[in-house]
Amino acid sequence: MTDLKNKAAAASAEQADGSEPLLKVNGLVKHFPITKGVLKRKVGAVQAVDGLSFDVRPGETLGVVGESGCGKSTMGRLVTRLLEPTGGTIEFQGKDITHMSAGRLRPMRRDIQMIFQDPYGSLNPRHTVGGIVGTPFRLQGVTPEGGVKAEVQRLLELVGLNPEHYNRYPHEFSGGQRQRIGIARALALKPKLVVADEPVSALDVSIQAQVVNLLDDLQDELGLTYLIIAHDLSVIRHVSDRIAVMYLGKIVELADRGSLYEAPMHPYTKALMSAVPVPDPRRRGAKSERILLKGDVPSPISPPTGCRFHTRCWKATQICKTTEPPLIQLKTGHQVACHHPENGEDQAPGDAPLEADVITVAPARTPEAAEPEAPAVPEAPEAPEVAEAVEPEAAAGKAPEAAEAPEPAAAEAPEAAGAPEPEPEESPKAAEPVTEESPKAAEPASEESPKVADAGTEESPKAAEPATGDAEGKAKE
Ligand SMILES: Nc1ncnc2c1ncn2[C@@H]1O[C@H](COP(=O)(O)OP(=O)(O)OP(=O)(O)O)[C@@H](O)[C@H]1O
Repeated sequence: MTDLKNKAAAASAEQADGSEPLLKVNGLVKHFPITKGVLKRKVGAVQAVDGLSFDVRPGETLGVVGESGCGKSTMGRLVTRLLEPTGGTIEFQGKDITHMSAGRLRPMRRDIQMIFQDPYGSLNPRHTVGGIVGTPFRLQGVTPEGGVKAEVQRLLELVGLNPEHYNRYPHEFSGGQRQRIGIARALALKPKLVVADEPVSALDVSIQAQVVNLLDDLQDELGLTYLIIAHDLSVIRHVSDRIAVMYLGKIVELADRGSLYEAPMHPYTKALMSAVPVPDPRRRGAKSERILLKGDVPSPISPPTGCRFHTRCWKATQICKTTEPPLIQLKTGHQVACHHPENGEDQAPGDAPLEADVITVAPARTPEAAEPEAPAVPEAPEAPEVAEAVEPEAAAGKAPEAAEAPEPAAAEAPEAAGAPEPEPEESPKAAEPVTEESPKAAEPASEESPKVADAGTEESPKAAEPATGDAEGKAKE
């Protein structure tokens, strides 16, 4: 174990490539308390995020991928300080912002902006586009050169919207156009870091490609740094320079895009990737095997001991049950938290295997069988049995701890307005298990042509978040 810790220290020293990270997260923790009774006695906690450490370097895109409920959104809200961390530190441009007060955070809000998943709910329906995109200027007391109106129109043009539509309302736009409005608003104050939480998953596939390409272009043009959260490996692959894979509140693998896709080291990443549908029918036969993990994602209220993935891992041995593997660098630019990594040196050779019946590895299926049934990428491992896994509905199964329970609408309001405040208190949404699946997001009519080949390979829109437009309005009232 000491040996592993030394390796971890060496890895982080090695990673110092000279450039100061824009964002530095160390041991970040967020536990949502579960309370009971009128006295709100604490009876447990949802360990949504449990010890994340990563850097985001200037100008890069760090993609964060993982299945529903693994803590991606919570992580995004923590780094933008919409949520108060339970532990760990967040540094932005070398400044510790972990517990900074709202007043001191205000100037920093200009530099860190967020784009939300739901282009319907994140815009106030009672405000015109001009009012929405111009809000950050008013909140920060900034008057751009040439005035707010001219700047808003320039921003609308920048994101590919007609500046003449300044006085229109959100309902007059399609889903893709609304997401562009959200992007224009996020860019208004020329932020340094943009955190995009599932920026395209509520959109029609062809429009996903357009928005992804827009984000790409804006990054080149404005030198932005992105932290992009998504559950779709195809989208993540297209946009990211480096990728962090999350499982049950932890990063299990963090690597350069090429390294991760060519030789994934964590068994969980391997399983996720094996479920990516292959778009080219001629290449489908080459796919060697599809790994279907048995069982559901365990509850973040009482996660498994040791490696959190051991209950579903086909390589698990005794040490996996007792000892948590640290995230260490096993290859250049490739960190993994696993005792028995794929494509790398075994960290605990000779350890006795676990007897549990934990995994089904399905042999390669015929292209005909695989094609129509390929589920949305990260959900595939949740499929409990082989037979069920081929049903898209089964693939969309959620963790029992209410991962889909709606978040408090107010959570969206502050940053929609450009100057978010941390959430005062979180309601324990995971206390009640939810058994039924949430409805899929409505898909807007597609009017744009795709540019991203990969992004169009599967469609996995998530349930739309609760409408926040009202909340935004209320917050302002
Ligand atoms: N305000 C809250 N109160 C209690 N539990 C919460 C709260 N917000 C999130 N959780 C729980 O924390 C866990 C992680 O949720 P989070 O939304 O971060 O996951 P995610 O990976 O972003 O999932 P999704 O892609 O479905 O949004 C889930 O179990 C969720 O139920």
